[in-house]
Order: sequence, then C-alpha cells, then structure tokens
Amino acid sequence: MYNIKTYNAIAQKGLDVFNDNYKINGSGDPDAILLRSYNLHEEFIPPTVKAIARAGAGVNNIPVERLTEEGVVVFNTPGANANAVKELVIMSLIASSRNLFQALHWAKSLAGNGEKVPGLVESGKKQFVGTEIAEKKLGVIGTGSIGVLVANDAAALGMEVMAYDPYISVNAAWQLSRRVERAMTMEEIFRECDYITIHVPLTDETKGILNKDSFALMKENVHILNFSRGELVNEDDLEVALKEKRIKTYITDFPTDRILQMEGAIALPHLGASTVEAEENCAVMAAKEIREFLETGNIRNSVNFPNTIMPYIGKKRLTVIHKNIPNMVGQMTGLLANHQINIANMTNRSKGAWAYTMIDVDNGIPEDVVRTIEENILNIAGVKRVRIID
Ligand SMILES: NC(=O)c1ccc[n+]([C@@H]2O[C@H](COP(=O)([O-])OP(=O)(O)OC[C@H]3O[C@@H](n4cnc5c(N)ncnc54)[C@H](O)[C@@H]3O)[C@@H](O)[C@H]2O)c1
Ligand SMILES: O=C(O)[C@H](O)COP(=O)(O)O
Repeated sequence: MYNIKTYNAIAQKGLDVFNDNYKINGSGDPDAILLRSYNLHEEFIPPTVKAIARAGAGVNNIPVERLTEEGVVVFNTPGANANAVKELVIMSLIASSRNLFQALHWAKSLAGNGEKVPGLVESGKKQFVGTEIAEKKLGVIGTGSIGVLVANDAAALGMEVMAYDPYISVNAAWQLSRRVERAMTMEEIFRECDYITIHVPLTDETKGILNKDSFALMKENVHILNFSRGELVNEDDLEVALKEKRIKTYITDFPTDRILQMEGAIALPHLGASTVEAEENCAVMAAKEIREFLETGNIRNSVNFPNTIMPYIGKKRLTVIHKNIPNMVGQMTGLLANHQINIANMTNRSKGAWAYTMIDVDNGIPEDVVRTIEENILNIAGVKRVRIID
C-alpha cells in the first residue's frame, strides 16, 4: 500500500488514477507528494518520499536541488496546461489593446444612474478607444509548450510575431508556424515589438530578465504580458517604467501588493491554469507519473533525473539512483555476478551529475540474497537510493 500526500486542490480525475493500492493523505509518512503551487521550500519532506509530482509546469515552489541530492525524483506535467494559459494570454492581448479591463470597471461604475446610463455610455466611451492587434508586432520570449501556442495563434490573428528561445526543443521548433520570425537576441524583441509576452521558467538565469535595461530598449507604449512568474520582472524598475509611461500596460498573473497599486498594471489572480480541462490534464498526468515510478521504477517527465523507460515484464527490478561517475554499472553487475544472478534486462541513463540504473533479474532469488544485494549496492560510493520492485 502506497501513501500519497497532496497539497492544493487536485482534480478528482487525477486522484481517481490511484487504485486500491493507494491511500490519499493516509496516516503515516508518504511515499510520494502530489501538489500544484504550494511552497515546499520550508516544508519538512520525510525520507520515505521517493517522488514529488507537480501538477503543472513551474517547479520553483519545490526545492529541486536539495531533493536531487536526496535522490527524490521530481516530476512536472509538460504541456498539460499550455492551452489554458495560451487562451488567457490571447484574451489579455486583445483586452489590453482595447482597454477592456478599465472599460469594464468604468461601465460598472455607472450603475445607479437609471435612464442616464445609455447616454453616459455613449459620451464616455471615447476614453477607451483602443488599437487592433492585427499587423502589430508581438515578441514571444520562450517558445516551449505555451510560447509556441501563443506565437502560432497570434500569427493566425494577423500579428507579426517574433520569438526568442536559445534553448528551443526540437519538438517546439517543429510546431512553430513558419510565419514566426526568429529573434537571435532578446534585444531584437525589446526594440521592435509592440507587445511582449514572456514564457520562460523562473531560474537564476531568468530572474529579473525584464528590468530597467530592457525597458529602456522597448518602444514607447509597449504592452507587457507576464503569465510565467512575478520574479521575472524587476518590480522597482517596472514601477518607474509605468510611471514614466514607457510601458502602457503590464498584465500579470502574479500580483503583489505593490503591483496592485501601480497605475497601468493589470493583475489576474494566477488564473492561467485554472480551467477544468487543464486541472484535470495536469492531475491525471502527475498521478500517472507517480504510479508508474512507484510501481515500475520508470521515470517519465522528471525535471531532475533522466527519463528512463524500460518495459516492466513482472521480473524483480532493482532501481538505483546514483552519481554519474565511472564504473557504477560495473560494480552493480559485478555484485549480481558474484551471486550467480542473471540479468534479464538493463538500462542506464544520466542527466548532469546524476544517473539512474534499472536492472531486471530473474524471479525466484531468495529474499535474504535480494536484501544482501540491496545493501551492498547501497554501500557503493556514489549510490543514493536503491529500490527493489517485485
Ligand atoms: N500562469 C500560470 O498559471 C502558468 C501555467 C503554466 C506555466 N506557467 C509558467 O510558464 C512557464 C513556461 O511554461 P511552459 O509550459 O511553456 O514551459 P516549457 O518548459 O515548455 O517552456 C519554457 C521555455 O522557456 C525556454 N527558456 C528557458 N530559459 C530561457 C531564456 N533565458 N530565454 C529564452 N527562453 C528560455 C525554454 O527553452 C523552453 O522552451 C512555466 O515555467 C511556469 O513558470 C504559468
Ligand atoms: O506553473 C504552472 O503550471 C502554473 O503556475 C499553474 O499553477 P497552479 O497549478 O497553482 O494553478
């Protein structure tokens, strides 16, 4: 029986992925954690936890580096909420061009004026004259799951689109419309675009990527959309740029008290992935990742360990998380050979400083021998975790 601890509201469809062999939030220490944006940085994570799945894209709420050192596999759900975010970004692009957020607020303020309302509407509407997005230039920073969809749809709506992503995946490159122009530097986007939308993860490299230097390069009256993470934008510099009216609108899904008080800032309450479809997609994918890892050792969509898939054929499986250093596999197979154990199947993959090995051995090995081998492998310098799956 496995115990799964959840944080945040996880869609029932995802929880339904777990069968009778699982308890959700049962008593005792968990085997895995399933969460969304809950901040795990300050949380105690018991050593029983083998996997953590983020039902969503961003993993900046999870202490990934520390967990990697502890041999805990962290998953996310690539692309599962991308369409939801894209729809909100496209909506916001149009809404900001048409001053829709302010206009709605103003229209509502007319309540109580009785029969005068239609007249007030007609005389007041000129303050909200907007611009059309067709033929304007959109810059997309980061063309992963969300950025590609935004770029393609904006191009289909008649915008000129320029995209920048020095680490673009082959998959994303295949998906990108031929109408999307490639920017070789972010500066090109800053200088040329009327609208800029950012779709990169929050990392040490991307923190504060939009700052006074980038604002200084931008066209006057640029609209900036940030549906990725608040910390990508330097708040001090943003405040100045909005005050100086260099930036026309800053639309964000990540309000802070300060941003809420800035004129020209439009804040949504982190709604990007809050659709029934996205919540279900993410929860189902995350739950399947946990199940597959706990039951077969296979790793799919991990952010800290190599994706490693070996068909599970019901044999005894040894899974080993270890440092990516020479002679690890040799030492493990040597131990098995010493016990006259035949290897039926084996795989070894690495990602940066870490590696993962799965070895299928024939069934029927006495339990005490299995335990000895487990202990011996764990004693190999560089090995962090060993699991035997029956
Ligand atoms: N508002 C929301 O509810 C919501 C929902 C989903 C994701 N997000 C945020 O959006 C981010 C992107 O999501 P995604 O699903 O598209 O992720 P993704 O991993 O598919 O795409 C991220 C892209 O950013 C690129 N990138 C990384 N560093 C870069 C840099 N310095 N310059 C340019 N490009 C860079 C990567 O190459 C990748 O293509 C997530 O990390 C998360 O923080 C927010
Ligand atoms: O990174 C993500 O996937 C989003 O920010 C969604 O966060 P949420 O699951 O808390 O809505």
